[in-house]
Amino acid sequence: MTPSARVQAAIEILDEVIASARDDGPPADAIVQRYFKARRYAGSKDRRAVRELVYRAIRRSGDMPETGRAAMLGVAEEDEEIAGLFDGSVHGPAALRPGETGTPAALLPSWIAPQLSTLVTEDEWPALLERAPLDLRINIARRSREAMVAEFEGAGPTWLSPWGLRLPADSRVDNHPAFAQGLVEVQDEGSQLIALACKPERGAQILDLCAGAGGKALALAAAVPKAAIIASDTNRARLAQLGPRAERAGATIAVRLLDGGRESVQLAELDGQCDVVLVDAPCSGSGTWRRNPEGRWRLTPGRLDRVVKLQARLLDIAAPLVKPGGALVYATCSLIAAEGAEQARNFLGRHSSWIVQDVPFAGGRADGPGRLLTPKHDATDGFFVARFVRPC
Ligand SMILES: C[S@@+](CC[C@H](N)C(=O)[O-])C[C@H]1O[C@@H](n2cnc3c(N)ncnc32)[C@H](O)[C@@H]1O
Repeated sequence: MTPSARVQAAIEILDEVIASARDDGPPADAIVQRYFKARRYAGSKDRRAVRELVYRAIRRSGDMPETGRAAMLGVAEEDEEIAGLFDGSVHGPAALRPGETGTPAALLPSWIAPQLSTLVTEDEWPALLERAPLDLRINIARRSREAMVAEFEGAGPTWLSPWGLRLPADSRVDNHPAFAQGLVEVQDEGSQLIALACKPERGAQILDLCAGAGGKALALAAAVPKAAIIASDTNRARLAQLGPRAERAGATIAVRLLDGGRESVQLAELDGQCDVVLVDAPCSGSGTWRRNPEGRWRLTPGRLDRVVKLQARLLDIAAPLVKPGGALVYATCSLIAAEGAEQARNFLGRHSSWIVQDVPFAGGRADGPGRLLTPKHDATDGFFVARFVRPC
């Protein structure tokens, strides 16, 4: 591909990414892959260069661009070399029209800044979009971290999680045999810390209410193989991924598919029975924008409002399931106050006898009744986590 053709390819992909963000379609990564699957003539250098252009344009556009061309023109306004590639050549983008301008540069959507936790000051914003490292969680039920570190080139232990290894961004490890053998999982260090916040103990009854594909349930099972872990979710497809993952890891996890609206009825036999209930709630995902920066374009005030209400409902579903003296752990991969400290304060307003307990790991900063991890301060994805203990 010529350099101009690469720019045109990036524009076409960006158009699809924008449409997908509007229609709640697949993520940018999947769109890039699909694009090249249909264009086998593009070599690996072309793919890498186009992908680079696409993500550069996404990262610098806080608000959703009108078109892929406007997004790329924004890049061109900052880079003369790219500007020169808008040359009207056969496979390249049309030449710049008089008065045509690109999407303005911004780190965050304009309406988001006032919504963030006060800890996420402006000097923290660039880190929200910087390339993330690749973190692995070792299945410590089977191997020690020390034994696994030599298996991955460039790996070092994570600082805060005792189960993690950190590799440089863009490391390719998917074909490593340790995955098929269930010895490691890809999991951000922040996510590992949420499992740690559950303080899993031998013999405990643990419910992971919003288990998804089971990332945290698997971390809990690896930490305490003798715990009785139940993973529930309303999403059949996500929950279906847990079975094979658990089998690979040699973990025993019971799975419960829930109907939205009937969760309390379906979980009634767990009333007052759980040592720990983890509510890893659906959220804006604002703490993970460094991994999927186009997530900024998917979030709207209406969507945020809906998810905040769902979080409150899930907390109220979870509370009666906790046994006296047991704990409810609430987590979101979000940096937005309404999904973090405010949500936690509102929970305490409705359940005033519950006691706040600090989470058992270093790192993060106190944020209302919980702790906030941020990419700049902790070098993890952004997470809010709070631990509430039910009075005896
Ligand atoms: C942040 S994700 C969970 C990620 C997962 N814990 C992990 O570590 O991979 C939130 C999950 O909540 C689920 N969810 C949404 N509404 C729910 C409900 N009413 N009851 C239970 N789970 C729900 C979503 O399907 C989604 O999988």
